[in-house]
Amino acid sequence: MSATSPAAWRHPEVGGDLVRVVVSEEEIRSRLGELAARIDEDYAGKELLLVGVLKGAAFVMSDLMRRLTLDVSMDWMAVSSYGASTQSSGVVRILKDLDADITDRHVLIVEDIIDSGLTLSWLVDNLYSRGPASIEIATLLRKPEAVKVEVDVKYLGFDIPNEFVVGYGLDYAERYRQLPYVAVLAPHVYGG
Ligand SMILES: O=P(O)(O)OC[C@H]1O[C@H](OP(=O)(O)OP(=O)(O)O)[C@H](O)[C@@H]1O
Ligand code: HPA
Ligand SMILES: [Mg+2]
Repeated sequence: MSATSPAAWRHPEVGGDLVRVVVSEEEIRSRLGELAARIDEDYAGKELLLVGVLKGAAFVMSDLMRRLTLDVSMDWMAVSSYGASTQSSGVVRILKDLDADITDRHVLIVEDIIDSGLTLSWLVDNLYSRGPASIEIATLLRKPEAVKVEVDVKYLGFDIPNEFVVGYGLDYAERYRQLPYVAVLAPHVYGG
């Protein structure tokens, strides 16, 4: 159950805490560029508010937003349903609410991953009740085999297998977020 140091995380092909890379740094960069071009086109002439879901979406938000040429601003919500576990508790808690009033605004939720879908289905309902002009979802990753609640995703990066992954914002017990790619975490790290 002991974890290795960050230096070892960077060599998944030689083991350590990681099994294999699922999405490389270059694949992320290229796909976010494509999604940004679509978002630019779809929201042309409109003001867009990106709502990031802390903490996992910090990297997607930062890299996606810099690719947009729109009139765009950002806000953040912090919700948590995983804690130090690889399974969603199913109970979503608001740890930080939006600063902005989203009434009549075009909102694009920015996420790192849809796993069970519980976080986003809850969040969409919650934000919808505040009367936005529109609400859509952009997520870097989705695990189709794990989805318990369907959520309508307009901007999707990659569908990935149903394995616990870390990196590019995704954590296990707050570690590994800094990896520039997404990799499968070795089950021995979480006792799986
Ligand atoms: O589709 P779901 O099964 O609900 O899982 C997805 C959510 O879980 C993770 O967040 P987490 O609650 O771990 O908080 P974090 O972003 O701070 O890591 C992830 O960043 C998503 O927000
Ligand atoms: O596979 C995952 N990894 C890290 N955090 C997560 N939150 C939901 N699914 C995951
Ligand atoms: Mg997490």
